Amino acid sequence: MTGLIQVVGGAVVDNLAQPAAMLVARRSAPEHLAGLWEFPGGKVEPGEEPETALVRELAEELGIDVRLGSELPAEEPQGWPLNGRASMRVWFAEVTRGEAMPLEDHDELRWVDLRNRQAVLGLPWIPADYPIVSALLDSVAVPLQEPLAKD
Ligand SMILES: Nc1nc2c([nH]c(=O)n2[C@H]2C[C@H](O)[C@@H](COP(=O)(O)OP(=O)(O)OP(=O)(O)O)O2)c(=O)[nH]1
Repeated sequence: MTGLIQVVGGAVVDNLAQPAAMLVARRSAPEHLAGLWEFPGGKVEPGEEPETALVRELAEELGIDVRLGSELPAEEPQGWPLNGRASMRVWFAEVTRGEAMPLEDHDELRWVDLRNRQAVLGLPWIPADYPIVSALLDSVAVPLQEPLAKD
């Protein structure tokens, strides 16, 4: 048996202080993941720090430089379980240079409105991502709450 595969993902948001929109990416490969939405990112290389790996992956895949914010807390230090062999840690990130383009591994990018929970969860995500997306939406929900409509 080999060890755990450490994956890192970026929750790239419009504004770290008050996220209202997040950039999501649709995979173009491998075949069993093609067409599914994910957090852009990838595997940490041997000897690499996870945060360094995430900055590298976002530059390679999307052509952007980012500033990382906080990590989306997971129950395990290795992050969110993806399958029996891999876990993913997810950090919020904000673009500091460039405009995201689907340069590698993706055929579409989309900014989704974080206030529209149903639309975000309604995308066909990689199945393991649903609990992560759900926790992320919970974590940004409070400051985004609209004032209750008076009737
Ligand atoms: N990037 C990313 N990978 C995810 C997510 N959810 C999920 O199950 N995965 C899985 C898919 C892959 O099996 C694995 C990440 O592999 P990857 O193909 O993105 O990694 P990489 O860019 O380093 O690619 P490679 O060098 O192995 O070709 O984690 C997610 O939200 N983002």
